[in-house]
Amino acid sequence: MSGPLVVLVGPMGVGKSTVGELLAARLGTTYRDTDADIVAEAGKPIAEIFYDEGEEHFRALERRAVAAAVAGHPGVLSLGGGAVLDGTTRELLAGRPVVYLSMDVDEAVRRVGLNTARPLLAVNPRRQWRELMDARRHLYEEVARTVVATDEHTPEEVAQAIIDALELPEGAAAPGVESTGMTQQGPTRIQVAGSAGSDPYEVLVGHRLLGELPQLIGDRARRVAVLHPEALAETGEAVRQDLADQGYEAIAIQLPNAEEAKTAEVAAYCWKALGQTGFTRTDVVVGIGGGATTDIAGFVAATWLRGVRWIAVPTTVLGMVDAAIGGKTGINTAEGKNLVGAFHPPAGVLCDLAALESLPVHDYVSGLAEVIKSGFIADPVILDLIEADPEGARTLAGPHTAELIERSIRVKAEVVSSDLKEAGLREILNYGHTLGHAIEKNERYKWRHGAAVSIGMVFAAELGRLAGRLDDATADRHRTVLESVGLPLTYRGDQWPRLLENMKIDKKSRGDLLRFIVLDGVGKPTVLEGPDPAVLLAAYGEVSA
Ligand SMILES: NC(=O)c1ccc[n+]([C@@H]2O[C@H](COP(=O)([O-])OP(=O)(O)OC[C@H]3O[C@@H](n4cnc5c(N)ncnc54)[C@H](O)[C@@H]3O)[C@@H](O)[C@H]2O)c1
Ligand SMILES: O=C(O)C(=O)C[C@@H](O)[C@H](O)[C@H](O)COP(=O)(O)O
Repeated sequence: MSGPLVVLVGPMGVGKSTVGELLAARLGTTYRDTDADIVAEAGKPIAEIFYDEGEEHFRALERRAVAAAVAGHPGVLSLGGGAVLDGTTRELLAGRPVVYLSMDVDEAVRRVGLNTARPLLAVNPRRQWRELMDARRHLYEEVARTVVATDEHTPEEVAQAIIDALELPEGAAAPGVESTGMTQQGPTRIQVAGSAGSDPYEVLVGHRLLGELPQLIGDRARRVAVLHPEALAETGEAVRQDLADQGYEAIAIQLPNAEEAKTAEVAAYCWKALGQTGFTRTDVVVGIGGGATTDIAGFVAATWLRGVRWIAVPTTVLGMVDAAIGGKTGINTAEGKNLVGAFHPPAGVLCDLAALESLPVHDYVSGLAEVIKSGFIADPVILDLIEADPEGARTLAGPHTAELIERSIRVKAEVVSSDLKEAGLREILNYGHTLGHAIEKNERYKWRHGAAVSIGMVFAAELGRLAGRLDDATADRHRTVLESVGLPLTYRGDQWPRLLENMKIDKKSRGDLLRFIVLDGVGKPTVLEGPDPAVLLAAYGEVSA
């Protein structure tokens, strides 16, 4: 029977995609996820399909996606957590090499918790997990050829257990596919669903991805503007030349490094360059650089002719895991950070890991603040991986680098897929940013964003603790994990009045009400509104030097 080499089933959060991608790489084949197929077809995230059309409709879409994938996909396939509930779907799996990835309830609560981006676990996660597993365990076992427990095992160990259990030959081409004599390991593709009227797009993570640019730019564009910072002058020019060789009228616009690029003056300079090049609505902006560059590049694209397409090519850790995704574009003003901007998602994001080779360690580590943020708000495995090897986390050569970056991207992609315009859920991405942005303004935007956010997260943890929401161990864990990678934990004690003033203009504020993202536990972000000034001061006391 031709079809997938392996089909992974199991509950949400068990690690099907991480293990599936690893396994595909080990077997020299490709990975596919039916949830991603459904999101691509429906043009919206699964949570929205559940909400808008109900579970029955979702299961029908899922049946179709599973039928297509088991017939046509020769590599590693993973199915959504509830796929086995459907009798027809179970029949489609008969005789297939199905592996049930299991985990116990405590592990499930630890890994997934109260993640609001998951549609089925909105309240009382422990009880819901137990009920969910009681209803599904026998169905997973019914379809599975083998069960592999994931508790306390790394994704590498789980992948090895599957290879052993199914006696899979490593590097083998999948059955039913003609071997080309080459194994191809393509980039990881993470989908961001269209929301609030925007188009869906993909975040690609891998190597040598610049070759994807012309396809993303498309043939309707005649002109392309490549915006890059001074530090990447050579790269910017090389990309411009490459696009010119492909027939585009390509210009490079060099921007100042870092926050100096995020000003109205630099935006005006870019608008002038676009105007002088005759840039029309079908033309495309490419932003190559860190978060500061992609923020201004996206903003220029959002504002030129009221919006042209743009592509983000992030070259810093922070840009890859956060800034380039989700369409928040903007500039700073003297009054505050990112106060002028627009929601304008890119047409695609290319995260070429090789770009990180030239990134100074200081900037690399700054990006880890947003990685750690993703760990605290949604994916505790990120924290586990960093704690297991903090030195490794600080370098591109670290054993978990790609996984840390991909996991963080998935957190961001999942959140912005359901709430592009920050109507609610997206606010969780602002964890640590209320004080962080106030510090950046206080430092006249000379500090790296990640350093300020690091202190902001320690402050938010203290606020959570003092408000009686966060347990001591999790609050303390902020300090240990941030410090272990070299991020700062304290700021000048005498600056509180100025910081408090700066925080009032934060975008989460409503009227005179200050609002903060705090945690009820790892993976359980929530909003704290109008905390008592004495509590704020006391929390600041815990981070002041
Ligand atoms: N839009 C969003 O959703 C979002 C999310 C998070 C952060 N941000 C913004 O991102 C910015 C911070 O981004 P950042 O940390 O990437 O900093 P950055 O863009 O300022 O880059 C840091 C420095 O590294 C240089 N650089 C970039 N790539 C390089 C490379 N590969 N090799 C050598 N040097 C390189 C830059 O020129 C700059 O000097 C802030 O302005 C922050 O507000 C935006
Ligand atoms: O994408 C989001 O939403 C975020 O809040 C991500 C933050 O990490 C990022 O720094 C963002 O630029 C902050 O947005 P702002 O609306 O507070 O300016």
